[in-house]
Amino acid sequence: MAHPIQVDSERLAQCAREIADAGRELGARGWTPATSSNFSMRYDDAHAAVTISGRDKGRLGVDDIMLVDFAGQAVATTARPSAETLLHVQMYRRDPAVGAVLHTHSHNQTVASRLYAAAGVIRFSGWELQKAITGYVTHESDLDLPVFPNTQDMPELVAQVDAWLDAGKPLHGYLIDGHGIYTWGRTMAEARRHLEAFEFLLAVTLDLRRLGA
Ligand SMILES: CSCCC(=O)C(=O)COP(=O)(O)O
Ligand SMILES: [Zn+2]
Repeated sequence: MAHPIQVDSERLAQCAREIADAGRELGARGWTPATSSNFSMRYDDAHAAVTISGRDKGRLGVDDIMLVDFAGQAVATTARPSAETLLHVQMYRRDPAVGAVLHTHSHNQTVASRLYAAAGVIRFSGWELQKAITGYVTHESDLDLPVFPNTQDMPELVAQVDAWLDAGKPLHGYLIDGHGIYTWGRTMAEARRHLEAFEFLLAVTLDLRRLGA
């Protein structure tokens, strides 16, 4: 059983405000259709603030965000966390530097996930915007975005992500076939930048495919 914690309501509210701000912006771009998407922030070294399942992610208030432990269990509330909470807490558990995780369902993300599902990965090469991903200092690099099969079995999805990371392959985000994207950062601002960069790279890749290039 998880240890009870004394919830710092100001800290939780601060996370919730950042999450709601991000949701408003991403929703306005049409990346969170029909209550899809979920967002989180690290609360401390064992807990995360995450969106409550089923809420409109473009119209979040602070009461739409709750606390979970790194096993994905609700803390100090009976609310139900995002159905995909395990994919968030996985990143916090694996990398203490991760401070925010974003998941969206944009049109481009979803189309690209289907188009590249069989290949299992999209390789971005030679795009200046690759430099928006932390650690990429030149466009003369390869940036891989894996595409994992979709499943409602979250531990199975977690295992797919673990297998990629355990193979020592760099990972800054991933697509899920027919579903959407996950990406993260040390801060919410960095996670948002990564998300925007991946969205842009997917858009230009799809445009080139449409043009037959
Ligand atoms: C209607 S979207 C289906 C679930 C999903 O993929 C998603 O991103 C939202 O799920 P949540 O439980 O976080 O609301
Ligand atoms: Zn989703």
